[in-house]
Amino acid sequence: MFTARQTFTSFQRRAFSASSRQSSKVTVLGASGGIGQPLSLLLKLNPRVTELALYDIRGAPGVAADISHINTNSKDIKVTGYIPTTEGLREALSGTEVVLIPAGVPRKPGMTRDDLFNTNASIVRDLAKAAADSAPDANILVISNPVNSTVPIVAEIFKSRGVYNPKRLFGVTSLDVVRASRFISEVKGTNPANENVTVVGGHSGVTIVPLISQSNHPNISGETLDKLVNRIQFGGDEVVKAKDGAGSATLSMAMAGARFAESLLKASQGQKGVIEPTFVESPLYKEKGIDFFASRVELGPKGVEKIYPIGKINDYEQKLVDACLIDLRKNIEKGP
Ligand SMILES: NC(=O)C1=CN([C@@H]2O[C@H](COP(=O)(O)OP(=O)(O)OC[C@H]3O[C@@H](n4cnc5c(N)ncnc54)[C@H](O)[C@@H]3O)[C@@H](O)[C@H]2O)C=CC1
Ligand SMILES: O=C([O-])CC(=O)C(=O)O
Repeated sequence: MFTARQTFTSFQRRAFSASSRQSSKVTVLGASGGIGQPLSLLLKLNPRVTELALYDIRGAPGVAADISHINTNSKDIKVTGYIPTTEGLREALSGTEVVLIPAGVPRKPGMTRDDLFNTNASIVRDLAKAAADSAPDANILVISNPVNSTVPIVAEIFKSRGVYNPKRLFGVTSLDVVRASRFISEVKGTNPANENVTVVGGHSGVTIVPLISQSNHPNISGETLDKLVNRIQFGGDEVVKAKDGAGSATLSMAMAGARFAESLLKASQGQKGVIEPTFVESPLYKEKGIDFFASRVELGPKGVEKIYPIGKINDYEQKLVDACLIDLRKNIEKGP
């Protein structure tokens, strides 16, 4: 058993060796928010991150000052909070490898993610313009909802500026995968660390399609299956209801976002076989006019390396996919 001190020391050793290998600037847009703060904290703990640029319309320098006192990777890492000016945003983005965007308003009880469109679409659009100008080659990770629409918005902005690279644009759907593994482990009484459930489609309600037949427990059926699938699809609502007007998932989302960023950095630093489900421009349902779809994606130094097909699914899951595609098409078309 490690003591806290021993664990920390080995963590710092890893930090040093990772940072001596590669320098990776990561930028968080919306860094002072419910997701932004814990996400920035987790990124500061990540030895692969050697520069952390925090931007928000309020409070980013304070968050940066606070986080910068954490003595991880302290030899090399720079943490900077930028004030909300054009110049501040440009500097936050300049030379960055990964841009995480959790800027925008969260849901309140009774709202759908789509109800956030009017406010968040313009926030994401403006930030995407800045990213296209100052970080055209970065990996862009969109967290702001509705993800099914905000990702196509970013794509259009990058296209309009002639810098769109579909391999570098990701809607972050990792929280659905995190929830699926947690919820299935609760049903089966297992360790969630050993449960890996593929979730495909999009990121809202019925567009979230967990493929339980491909999990360790393909025989879950009947009411147990219905309840499990429903809980994964509407896990976000569970948190919105419990927070009772104070927002939506922030801490679990920070963990899921940090995990995705870590996967991208691992892949960009040469690790092979890094696979994450994520919402990307995808060939899987293009013939049905659906340009973006989440499925398992292998990541590499150039971003998307390989998009896996959804694989063998049963009739129950085919019905879920059919329902998903109807809503997903509308969400994507609404975007740009
Ligand atoms: N993809 C996913 O799985 C999830 C997505 N979300 C979404 O993430 C978004 C953020 O959620 P929270 O952090 O809880 O909200 P929050 O309100 O706590 O934080 C949002 C932050 O964005 C900042 N902001 C607003 N406009 C900005 C701009 N133009 N530039 C830079 N920063 C700006 C705000 O000042 C605030 O600090 C919401 O849209 C929410 O629905 C939430 C959970 C999961
Ligand atoms: O439910 C929400 O509005 C936030 C979100 O996307 C999630 O928790 O999955």
